[in-house]
Amino acid sequence: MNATLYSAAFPTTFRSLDHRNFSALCSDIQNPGYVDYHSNSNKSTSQASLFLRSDSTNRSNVVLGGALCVNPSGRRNLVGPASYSVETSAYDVASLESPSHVAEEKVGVLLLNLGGPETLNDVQPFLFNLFADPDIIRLPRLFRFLQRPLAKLISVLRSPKSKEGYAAIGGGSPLRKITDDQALAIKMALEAKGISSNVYVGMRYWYPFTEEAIQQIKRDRITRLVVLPLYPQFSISTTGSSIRILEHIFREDAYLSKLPVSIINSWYQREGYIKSMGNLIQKELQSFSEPKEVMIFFSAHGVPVSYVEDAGDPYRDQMEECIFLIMQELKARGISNEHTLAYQSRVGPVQWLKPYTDEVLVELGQKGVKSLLAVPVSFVSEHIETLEEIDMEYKELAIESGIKNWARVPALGVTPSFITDLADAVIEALPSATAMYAPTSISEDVDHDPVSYFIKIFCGSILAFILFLSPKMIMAFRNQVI
Ligand SMILES: C=CC1=C(C)c2cc3[nH]c(cc4nc(cc5[nH]c(cc1n2)c(C)c5CCC(=O)O)C(CCC(=O)O)=C4C)c(C)c3C=C
Ligand SMILES: [Fe+2]
Repeated sequence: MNATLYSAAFPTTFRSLDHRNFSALCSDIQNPGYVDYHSNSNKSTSQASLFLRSDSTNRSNVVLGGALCVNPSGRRNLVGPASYSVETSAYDVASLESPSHVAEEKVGVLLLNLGGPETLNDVQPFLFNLFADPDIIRLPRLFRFLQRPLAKLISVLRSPKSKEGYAAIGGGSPLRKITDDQALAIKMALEAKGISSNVYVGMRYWYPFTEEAIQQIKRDRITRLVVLPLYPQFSISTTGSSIRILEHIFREDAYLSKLPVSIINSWYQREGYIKSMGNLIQKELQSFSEPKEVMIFFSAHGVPVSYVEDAGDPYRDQMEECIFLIMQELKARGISNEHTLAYQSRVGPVQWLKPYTDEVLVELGQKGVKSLLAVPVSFVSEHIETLEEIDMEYKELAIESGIKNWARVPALGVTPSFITDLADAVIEALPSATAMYAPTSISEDVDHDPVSYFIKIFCGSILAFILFLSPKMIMAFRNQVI
């Protein structure tokens, strides 16, 4: 390890100090890696963290760490020895001058992703895990006891269609391999920035499961963890679901509940990500004979409308802002092509975010659009939705609809500028890691009254039978393209 992180907490009376002048106060310190300041209204303290990188060329002269203490008179003190160590618990003002509890730091980064079946035999159990997630099929309370039987039913109904898709891309999802590659690339990018870390992969619905990754984090005695979901935008159904699992596991465990954790909920607005997307689009536009005539077609994975409109999922807003930022970046490079956003991969009988990708493609063809560049925008790796749904199904539909020239931007994968930016996101998140202790939105649906429990089960079963076994429902899960 060749980096040091110190944190200091001080009372809110110091709050007039903002991020900029806090950073300025640090300016005479050698080789600062990252300086973070934030106030915590709940705890009536403000947190200041100074993260210093080592300099491999001149190690002996480099200040490796320090916490900056600022007192009301504006005097500043750099606290802490230059050593490979970290203070993980916040100081109170009295102890700021002498850090006594310095322990060895082991940084962990947990990458969260969806996971995918590796063989065709995995498809149905993978789908079962997915549909058994209450963040994917959000049943009303009365029906919650039906989550698993329903997941079984839907997974069996859907698996022939899904298997076809996975068979078309080689018999399984490439997501595990790509995520492992991304993990290694992030580890190396952090190493290059002077931070030694263990990077873990935790999948939500297939191996390696998030639970396994957390067990490994425990075994490795990680002392500070950054959680980085590999979804640029937040959705209840993706990042939200994975974090719910994390919170559940962490709350139950003595070691994990005290582990300082920093969760990066979304990162679609990061400059490095936007620029990397801009690079991919700019490059791919050059493959057309008339680049200026090409419609840039952003295709995002959809979610049911009720997530956004009833449950407050910020996914659509973040997606729209993300597209705006990418287009701004392109404009700054003199690229002002027309663009549009549509949502793909809907499944089941409910309304999903509109407009739907398949419908928009047909409309664009009818309107006379001849050249189209598809840009998958909700994932950063190739998988069934890009390789099969976009490259095969949507391409075919577009050509049938009159679009003559078609290309797709590849997923970011391990693009160096993107990986470097994720490493920076991790570094920026490190100082604000705190123990995950707050109760979560997980409601423990334990029904203590046996009579009301029986009535619920009885009424729920009848309603469910009528609803879920209707032919319309079965067709919706079986036939729609995800
Ligand atoms: C931002 C990304 C994603 C959102 C939002 C999302 C929501 C969501 N997905 C389903 C149902 C399925 N998704 C499936 C595959 C799949 N989904 C995502 C990403 C998001 N899902 C990815 C990256 C993948 C591919 C994984 C892989 O195997 O490579 C599938 C399985 C595929 C199939 O059957 O064709 C289903 C089913 C719902 C219901 C939902 C929101 C509620
Ligand atoms: Fe999905």
